Amino acid sequence: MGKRNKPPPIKTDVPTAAPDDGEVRGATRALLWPISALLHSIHTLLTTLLLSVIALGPMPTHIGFVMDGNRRYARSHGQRIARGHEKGSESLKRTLRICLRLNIPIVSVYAFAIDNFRRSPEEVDTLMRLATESLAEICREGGFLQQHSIRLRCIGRMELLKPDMQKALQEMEAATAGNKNGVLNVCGPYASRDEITTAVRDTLASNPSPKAITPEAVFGRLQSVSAAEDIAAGGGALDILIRTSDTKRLSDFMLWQADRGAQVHFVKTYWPDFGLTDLLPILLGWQQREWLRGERHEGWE
Ligand SMILES: CC(C)=CCC/C(C)=C/CC/C(C)=C/COP(=O)(O)OP(=O)(O)O
Repeated sequence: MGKRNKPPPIKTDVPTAAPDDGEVRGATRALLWPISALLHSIHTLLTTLLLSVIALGPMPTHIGFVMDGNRRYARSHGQRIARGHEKGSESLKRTLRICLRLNIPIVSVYAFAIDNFRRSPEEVDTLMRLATESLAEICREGGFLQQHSIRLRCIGRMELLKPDMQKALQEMEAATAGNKNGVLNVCGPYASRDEITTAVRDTLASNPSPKAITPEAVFGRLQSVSAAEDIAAGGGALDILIRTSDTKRLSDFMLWQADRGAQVHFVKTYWPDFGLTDLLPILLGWQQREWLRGERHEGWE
């Protein structure tokens, strides 16, 4: 029997070794990165366009936020409670930027209820620290309240805060006192019934006759209403009140201000996740109502 020749090796283009995970990841990234960057730019462009178009229509003068759900957000992500509040303060800055972009002149936020003093001392300290740090960041020279000429006002029982925090907040209020384009009311330690009771006392103190106690006189003395900016910009009543985290209560926040025609919205999103996607449909709905109102008025004239 003759010797069998070995078959020649088959030539193929298939690489002999499979690419490792790193190479696959690198190739995927090289392919997806430009697409992702393009989508990001398109998203930014569309958002800017959308905000500019919306800003052409009627805008609310005063929006209030009950920022609820920080702790549930933290629990649902397996994070510490403090992290939920940190994300909450980031969400506040994001939301304020949107309101500024839309030229909404007065924004009021429920930062700390008087009742919140019942929480653990550690949580109260975290909330106070975060509020002071976040507000200091936006009130400093070059911070966005200064850039956009927005005044900070602290509403509530300041005397219940630690002296160093009272001092820091007073300094921030003073630093922004000359700002004319709008107001950020940070409510805390706050309760609406407390604000109303104080306003009744102040009205009586200025005129002890029971006849002096009229709804107009007392409303005008509410701490969040009494500044000239509020009166010039619509009397301090809320146009829109938003509470996050699907809790359907007002929890003693601006009860009287909300009872003068405000649209009240309870949204499912936890406050740390709140953003444009939640705010836009609310603003568009408000604009629709304003357009309809305008039409009705035109019809009557
Ligand atoms: C002014 C400022 C910069 C504040 C920064 C921090 C911040 C957003 C405070 C809001 C405080 C608060 C009591 C939120 C409600 O969530 P929750 O703690 O009641 O959570 P839960 O509803 O899930 O229990």
